[in-house]
Amino acid sequence: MRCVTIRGAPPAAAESAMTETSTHLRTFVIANPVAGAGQVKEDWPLLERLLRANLPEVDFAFTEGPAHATLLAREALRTGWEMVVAVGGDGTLNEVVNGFYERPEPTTCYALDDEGWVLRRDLSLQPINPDAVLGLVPIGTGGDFRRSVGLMAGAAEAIERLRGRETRALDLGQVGFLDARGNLATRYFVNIASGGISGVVDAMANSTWKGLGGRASFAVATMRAFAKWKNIEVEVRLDDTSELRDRVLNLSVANGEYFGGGMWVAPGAELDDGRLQLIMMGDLSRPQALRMFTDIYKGSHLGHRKVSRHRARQVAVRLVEPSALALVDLDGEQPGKLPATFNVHHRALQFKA
Ligand SMILES: Nc1ncnc2c1ncn2[C@@H]1O[C@H](COP(=O)(O)OP(=O)(O)OP(=O)(O)O)[C@@H](O)[C@H]1O
Repeated sequence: MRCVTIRGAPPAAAESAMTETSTHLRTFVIANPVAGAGQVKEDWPLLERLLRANLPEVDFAFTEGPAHATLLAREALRTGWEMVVAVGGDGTLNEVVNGFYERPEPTTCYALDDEGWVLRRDLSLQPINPDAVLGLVPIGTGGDFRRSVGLMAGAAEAIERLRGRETRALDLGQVGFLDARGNLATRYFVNIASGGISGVVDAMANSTWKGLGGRASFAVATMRAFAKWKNIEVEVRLDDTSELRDRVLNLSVANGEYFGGGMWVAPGAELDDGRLQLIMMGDLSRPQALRMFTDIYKGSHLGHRKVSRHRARQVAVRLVEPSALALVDLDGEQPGKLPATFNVHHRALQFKA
């Protein structure tokens, strides 16, 4: 497998070969060979055949490591490709989505104040091509985003959908947070961002072999994370209008409904309502948290008195003890830590549904 140098998209005149009713978009596919514990690489000959059969103007590149998909997506859109398709899991999708925009400057978007709040400044989006369309062929271990968009039937069906007419406008999340060195950072997300034990779970799941499959890999990682986790005290501001203070196991800021390999953490979260759902899992003891672990798969954790749900366009989270460490998790990746502020760009992303 090799990385393809991105050539510009074929000129639009090439479309004259197609029927007038065709909605075909010139498509660039970015595949992560290691996603799904190597399944993308294994299945590539079949995937390539299906992609070529369904998409007359298509080219490919394989990622060579973390963050490469973002660079590939940016380059593809700059050179005229109209649709960019991620082949992989939620991490690959997140990286591709980040490549739909010019790299945001963290200190233009957010500022950190003396009390440890990340304040919103200028969040104007700079899309590389405002008409560009995002596609997904979900082959990941966890594969949580595909559950929210109903792409459960497998790669062949997902590829067929790429040639359809329908696109769906999805909300895009953005978060300002601190990177590992304590500097302000910002990144976009499409599914779920969270802070607390989930960051530890993901760090553990990603650092070990995922060949057990999504649910089992995340379950094992969750058990390991519990062994070293201590709940953190946080203050939360919702839309700058209400403030909450609690000791928490985890906070999830959800655009989609699922995370952690099928946990239904945010039932009813909508991908296009312009709001984020905040699920606060309060000061649960370890036995309570372990019992709740099975409830989350059914969505019944919301009935627990220490779990609360809120909706807002902006969710700001500050650590009461600044020395506490709570990793931030974005679409299954851990780019940094709390404090953080989460925002939503209403229907900013065109997704081939
Ligand atoms: N060529 C590569 N070699 C190693 N890692 C890569 C490569 N390309 C991308 N990555 C990294 O692989 C990681 C996992 O990708 P992804 O999340 O898509 O798959 P997954 O973990 O199997 O699925 P899911 O997130 O749905 O559980 C990402 O963090 C990405 O940065």
